[in-house]
Amino acid sequence: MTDHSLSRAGDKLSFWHRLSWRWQRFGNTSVAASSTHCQSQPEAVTLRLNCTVKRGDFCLQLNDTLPLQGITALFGRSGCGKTSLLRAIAGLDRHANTHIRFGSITWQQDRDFLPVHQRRIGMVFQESSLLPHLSVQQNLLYGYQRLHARQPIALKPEQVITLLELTPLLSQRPEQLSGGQRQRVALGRALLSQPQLLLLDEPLASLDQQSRNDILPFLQRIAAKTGIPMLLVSHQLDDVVKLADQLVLMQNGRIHSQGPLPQQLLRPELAASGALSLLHANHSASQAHLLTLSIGQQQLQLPAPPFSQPNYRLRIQARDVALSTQPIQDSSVSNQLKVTITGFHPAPHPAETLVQLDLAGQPLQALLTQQSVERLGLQLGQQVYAQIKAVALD
Ligand SMILES: Nc1ncnc2c1ncn2[C@@H]1O[C@H](COP(=O)(O)OP(=O)(O)OP(=O)(O)O)[C@@H](O)[C@H]1O
Repeated sequence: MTDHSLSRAGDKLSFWHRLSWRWQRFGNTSVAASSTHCQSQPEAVTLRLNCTVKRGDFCLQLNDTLPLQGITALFGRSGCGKTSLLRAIAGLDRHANTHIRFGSITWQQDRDFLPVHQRRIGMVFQESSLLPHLSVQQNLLYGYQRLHARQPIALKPEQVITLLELTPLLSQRPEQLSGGQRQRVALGRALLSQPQLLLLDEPLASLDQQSRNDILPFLQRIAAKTGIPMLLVSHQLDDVVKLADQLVLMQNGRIHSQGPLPQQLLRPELAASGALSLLHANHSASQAHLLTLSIGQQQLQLPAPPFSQPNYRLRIQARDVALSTQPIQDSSVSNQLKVTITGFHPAPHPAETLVQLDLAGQPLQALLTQQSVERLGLQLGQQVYAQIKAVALD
């Protein structure tokens, strides 16, 4: 065995060791509510991309390193190159001048090209490509039974079927399933290929809102229970905010910026999609149908959801945040938190301003009219009170 193949083998073994450990730790039971953050995320796997890909007038030009951990959303305008990037990563298209490395494994170095079936990638696309003449069970097992005998198996069929709640569907054929059910089976089939990376190209795009909402928790479960990093292309900022840990923003064939989702949401380029913030809060108490959450030393109260969980993601539209220089006593808005102004940015409408705030180390933004900013005399570094009118809980 060469040094190179030894390092590949070592890399694979450590990956599967981590994955098996997660299964032992979480057990084989179904997760009821989505506690959206893993208590202990495995280390990020580094995806190194260096390529120049021309497609007609379009050019995908990358010289970037993506640390993949949990769910990484790839977001950008139509035609900016998201699918081209996923195809290059997967090895579906073969281009010269391309260098792609996943962890310590080189997938492509110019002409040295590891084909798609050897990259240990699971893929799910907008339209599930289930085999129509096979049952759900046969579809799930199709690739699994063809796995190489020496390939380590971390995800067994019964675990995947439990995780994705596929038992009632096993004997059905794809045409008997709803769009959301088909995508769940496609996810199951992708997981059973024992991937080290999941590439999801708009897997929710063909679904209606209800089906989208039904499938989101399954994506969260996959991230929480398997630890397999996911690269998810989505057009819907709302879906991204519900799911992702990291956000990669693409523009004109390049990676414009990347980083943790809460910080990326402050990017002015995203304001046109509806400025919003993501806060992480911990469960503090539940009483009289009210849930009390803590963010740092401060608390906020919300109508209690059916299931409580240790931590929550809160989605807050910037236009649902008002600011005052003094605490307001007589108001129906009960959630009033002390924040510090960290920035002012132009909003899509010229009469409005996005005010960026720090709330116990987490970013929050408020959309105010420029007139209100001037009337209140708001300044950088000033401590003010944020009245939060509406919160969506995940
Ligand atoms: N086979 C092809 N031949 C020539 N040009 C192509 C080909 N495929 C894609 N393109 C062009 O490459 C550019 C990027 O396409 P790509 O599908 O990667 O973008 P995208 O960001 O995924 O778009 P969308 O969000 O609409 O799916 C587009 O301008 C597209 O017209």
